[in-house]
Amino acid sequence: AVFKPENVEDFYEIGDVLGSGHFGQVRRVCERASGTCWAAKFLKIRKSACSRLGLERSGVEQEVEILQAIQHPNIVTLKDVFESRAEVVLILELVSGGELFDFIAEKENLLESEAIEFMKQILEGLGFMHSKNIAHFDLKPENIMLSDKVSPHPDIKLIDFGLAHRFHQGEEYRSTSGTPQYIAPEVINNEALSTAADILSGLSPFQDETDEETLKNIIALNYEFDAQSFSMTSSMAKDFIQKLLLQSPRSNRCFCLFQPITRKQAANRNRSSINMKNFKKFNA
Ligand SMILES: Cc1ccnnc1
Repeated sequence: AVFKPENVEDFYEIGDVLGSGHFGQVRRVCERASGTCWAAKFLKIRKSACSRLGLERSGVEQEVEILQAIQHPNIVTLKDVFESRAEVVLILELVSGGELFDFIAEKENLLESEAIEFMKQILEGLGFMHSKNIAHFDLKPENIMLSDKVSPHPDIKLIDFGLAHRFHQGEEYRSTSGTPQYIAPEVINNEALSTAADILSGLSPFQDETDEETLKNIIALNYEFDAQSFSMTSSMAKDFIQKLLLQSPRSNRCFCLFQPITRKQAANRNRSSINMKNFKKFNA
């Protein structure tokens, strides 16, 4: 794929850093011609195959293809792509409502009707992606953002398709990347994957002291709902969660836990994706 060779700064005024992660940096940018603001994701590309720094260009091309394939109100849209010497810049829809997780942590309490509305939008975005045989593979609270901070009912926006994968007919795919407490059992066991691996938990009931313990909990499906935190949750909601959190990838599952959390928990949660290659093989 050929991206625009022009210098992104000729068309956009570069603003503040909005976020950064395994990929590089996301900055607010404003289009010079229209004044409209966007989010520019700066991706460092590997200079040579053997260098460890930066991303494979093929991986970036895949992220671009996937984003171009899924246009949906609950998925961040891609507007443009620039390329300079060793950098590819994705011009993305500006999602300025912050992370869903922080929105929930800051509220005294979240009505079940609000949680249901958020869940509905997450499922609509996820369902649309899966209907195109695309899996996100790094679904976690940080990648579920809100459209804006002003409207009383902001929209959900799924972001960061850097680990996403499009399944082709009959193809088997394995990956060993993800974020510990949100990884599906089949990813930990390095089994063939599917879109069912896009499981989701707000505050993981698998969270443990170390990544290794957390991963073991997931395989063993070892979790419990804290009685005190769930005292106000309807039996319908708990039943819904129980049904979704099934070990078998054959069952379509998307597990979202709007468990009350403290600001401290929200601030200290582990946010980074890891590569499972660094962990010894787990036996169930
Ligand atoms: C962090 C981010 C990513 C995409 N769009 N807006 C903000």
